[in-house]
Amino acid sequence: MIEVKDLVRTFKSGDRTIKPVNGVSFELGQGTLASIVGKSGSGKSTLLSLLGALDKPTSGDVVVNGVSLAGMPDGKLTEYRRRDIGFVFQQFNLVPNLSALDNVMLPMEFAGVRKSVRAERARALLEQVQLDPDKHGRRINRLSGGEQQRVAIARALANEPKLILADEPTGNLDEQTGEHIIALLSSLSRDHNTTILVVTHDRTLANKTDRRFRLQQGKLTEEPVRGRAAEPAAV
Ligand SMILES: Nc1ncnc2c1ncn2[C@@H]1O[C@H](COP(=O)(O)OP(=O)(O)OP(=O)(O)O)[C@@H](O)[C@H]1O
Repeated sequence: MIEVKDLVRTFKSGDRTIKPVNGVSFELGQGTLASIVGKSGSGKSTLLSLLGALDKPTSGDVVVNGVSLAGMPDGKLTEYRRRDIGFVFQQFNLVPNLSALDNVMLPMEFAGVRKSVRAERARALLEQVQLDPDKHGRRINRLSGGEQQRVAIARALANEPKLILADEPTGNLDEQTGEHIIALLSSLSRDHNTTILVVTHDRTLANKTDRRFRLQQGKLTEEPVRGRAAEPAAV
């Protein structure tokens, strides 16, 4: 369960102050698949960074399973990021010189998972995102954008986080791979009770989430959705 309380993030831009997140409050129950939509520059990535403790709010708080991030010491915030959150962020790059398998094993190593368990679990995760087994040992910089995106999702799942934050998870993918990723996220939230929040411009994805929010002029509003059973929307 995640509770966002009157979150504000301002930036100085020359002598102007911009407020991409200006009093945002919402709650998400465990296992919810939710999306945030909004125009480019509306503050979606800023909001996601605040939820993942990659950035600190100007004011307000994020409470995850009853634990408040405001005032949490940096060491604890690092622990929160590593243990509780799976990131699928474009700027949160994979390590280009390591293999797909090594990239997925890395967060498990930080979390102290035994080596034999790491490799087995990483292989299973790469299978789940349907990366060709021939490519498990291939270096990241020799994989296509879509393949890298799948590795990033497998890596986000490595420590079985309670919350996954994904910035444009279908952004680089062809329609069919994108559909597969949507189905994967949907089954993760339903079967593993993982809360997933995606920022997306992909209408098919946004329409298939349980809840959809729009960020506009610093404020978040909820919009009705067709839900997971819906047919893909015409784009
Ligand atoms: N570190 C920063 N310093 C100053 N301004 C910033 C910073 N990060 C973001 N901004 C500004 O805040 C606003 C929101 O940016 P953000 O990246 O959150 O938008 P977005 O909705 O994710 O956009 P897109 O859909 O294009 O990815 C933009 O005007 C951006 O220039």
